[in-house]
Amino acid sequence: MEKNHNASVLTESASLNNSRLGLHSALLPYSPPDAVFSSSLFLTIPRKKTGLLDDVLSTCWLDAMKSSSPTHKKLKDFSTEPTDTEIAHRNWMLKYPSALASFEKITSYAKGKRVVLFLDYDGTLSPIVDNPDRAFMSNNMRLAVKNVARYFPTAIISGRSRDKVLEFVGLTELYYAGSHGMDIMGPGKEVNLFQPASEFLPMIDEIYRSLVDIAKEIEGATVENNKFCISVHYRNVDEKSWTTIAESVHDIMKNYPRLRLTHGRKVLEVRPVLNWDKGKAVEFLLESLGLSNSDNVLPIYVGDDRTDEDAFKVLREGNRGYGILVSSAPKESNAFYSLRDPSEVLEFLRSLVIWKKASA
Ligand SMILES: O=P(O)(O)OC[C@H]1O[C@H](O[C@H]2O[C@H](CO)[C@@H](O)[C@H](O)[C@H]2O)[C@H](O)[C@@H](O)[C@@H]1O
Repeated sequence: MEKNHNASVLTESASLNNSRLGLHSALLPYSPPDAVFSSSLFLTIPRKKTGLLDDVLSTCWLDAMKSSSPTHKKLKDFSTEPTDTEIAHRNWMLKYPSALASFEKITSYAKGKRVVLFLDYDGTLSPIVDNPDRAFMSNNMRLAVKNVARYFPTAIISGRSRDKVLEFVGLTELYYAGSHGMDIMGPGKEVNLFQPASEFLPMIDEIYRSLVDIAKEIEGATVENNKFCISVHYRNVDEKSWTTIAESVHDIMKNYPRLRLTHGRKVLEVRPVLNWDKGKAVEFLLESLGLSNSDNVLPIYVGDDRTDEDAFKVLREGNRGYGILVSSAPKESNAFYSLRDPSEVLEFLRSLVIWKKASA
């Protein structure tokens, strides 16, 4: 891996924007080229791909597409003997206990601490639906998020574009980190707080057009422009055509060694090769809020997707807070707790508010 020292990758107006948001520059961990604070943890661009592994990669992609889109079989309820699936699920729940069942444990640890909430959007605040443009959150969920934000600093961290997720959530009092954390904005201000991938915009726009062209040829495939990353959706594509999608995307990606692919829920996500992800966004926001390196802070991150694992990992490895995985199916995670679905997320958020009011 080579370090990229090309400072133009940094947003040109980061320090101006930060000061507009009322954040003292000393609180910011990442710097524009002429700033005084360290940029050593910043961007890393790996060596150009050689192409030798391309065939292997293409097959791996298809495997990853299948494994990231499991079919969830219903549990049998007519047998007294637990099935293997049921046993596996119980064992999984022992490893990742319900955050609702463990609520007292969580809040007794949170007592006297400043809780900071990080919430993923799709699959966490809104249910997964076939049409990404219709992934609305319920009014009850919006109210719950509004209420938690009255008591705890709250950020939405999404793979969506920041504008899109703000449009869905509609609450200006939150922090928003769109494009998997590559587009961060503070509450109530129409300025960008931080955009570490701004130099990639022309490249992203270019590949977006190519991906739209290939999607036209595959029934059900759609492409979503998330500003600093692109989503290629295959939820509505016949499984027989998944190979075609994987190969076509792979062929295009060969021309863009500075872009990489990650896998979400029936979606391929094209993004810059940057050492930046949802975990880095969490660290950045905590630092910006002046809430880093304090024993009196308890960050809680709730998310359902592979990309949320980067944030779970940051919290687990730093022994800093709790990741809560939203899933009803067993899967390995860096989270500490689990919630089955957005309806349990709603209950958890409401419980936090009740607890906070009662302990005030
Ligand atoms: O980080 P997130 O907020 O979870 O965003 C990840 C992706 O979410 C969206 O796609 C997912 O939800 C869609 C609506 O329910 C669903 O149709 C799709 O299959 C899921 O992958 C969003 O559309 C993507 O752009 C995000 O990357």
